[in-house]
Amino acid sequence: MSAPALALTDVAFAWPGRGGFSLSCPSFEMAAGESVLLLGASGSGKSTLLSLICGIVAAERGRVMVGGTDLTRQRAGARDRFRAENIGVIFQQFNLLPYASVADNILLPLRFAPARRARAEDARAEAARLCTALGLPEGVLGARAERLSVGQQQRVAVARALIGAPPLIVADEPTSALDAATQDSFLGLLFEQSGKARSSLLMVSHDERLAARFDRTVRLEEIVSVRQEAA
Ligand SMILES: Nc1ncnc2c1ncn2[C@@H]1O[C@H](COP(=O)(O)OP(=O)(O)OP(=O)(O)O)[C@@H](O)[C@H]1O
Repeated sequence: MSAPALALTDVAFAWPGRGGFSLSCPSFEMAAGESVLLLGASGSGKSTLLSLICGIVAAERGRVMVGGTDLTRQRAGARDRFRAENIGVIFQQFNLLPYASVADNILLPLRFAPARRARAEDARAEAARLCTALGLPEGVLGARAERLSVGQQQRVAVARALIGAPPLIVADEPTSALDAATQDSFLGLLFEQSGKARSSLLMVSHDERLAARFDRTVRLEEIVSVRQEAA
């Protein structure tokens, strides 16, 4: 049996500073290949939890296992390398490099991830395949990211997350700026491509209407307790 895609046990984290927000998560698990929608209101701690899962911040206690690896035992540099190899991240604001080409943006994670790069084989051809599959226009690879529409930039962010088939895709509200019809086609493409890569998919959102597409829906308050100190 393969290791769970993700397993959190007794995790605790607090943002530093007065008026800090803290969060604890006794247990949360995702099976390999599973798709999970994590629902929570604005400010409830969804992005904080994703930052812990991606190793962008470190838990103060507990275990964050991604595949068979415990991120809490690693220093920041090792967590960054692990993320580049194993997790495709779609950020709320896409985080594309505006002056870089679409190709450079998509290929960026492979620079720090030799195993993922090897999986992508001919990386530029794979980037082109993903762009076509995600409905981006021909020739888009050479365009500067800042020249694209918001919807196109979002698709580039998805291609960057999917390239080299990382075992886990994590998406932070990627559909919040889209109308219902565009949301639906975007999600269809994301599921099709992450399914092809056999990646597990964890998406956070405040939008319950997305639930039907996922294997499972979890409400943040079912798995996490939060505390916001008075400022
Ligand atoms: N870098 C940071 N430093 C200090 N506090 C932070 C930081 N990022 C988030 N927080 C605090 O953590 C709390 C939860 O924020 P978080 O972004 O995790 O919620 P969210 O559910 O993702 O919200 P949204 O849906 O609006 O993006 C907030 O009180 C926020 O101020």
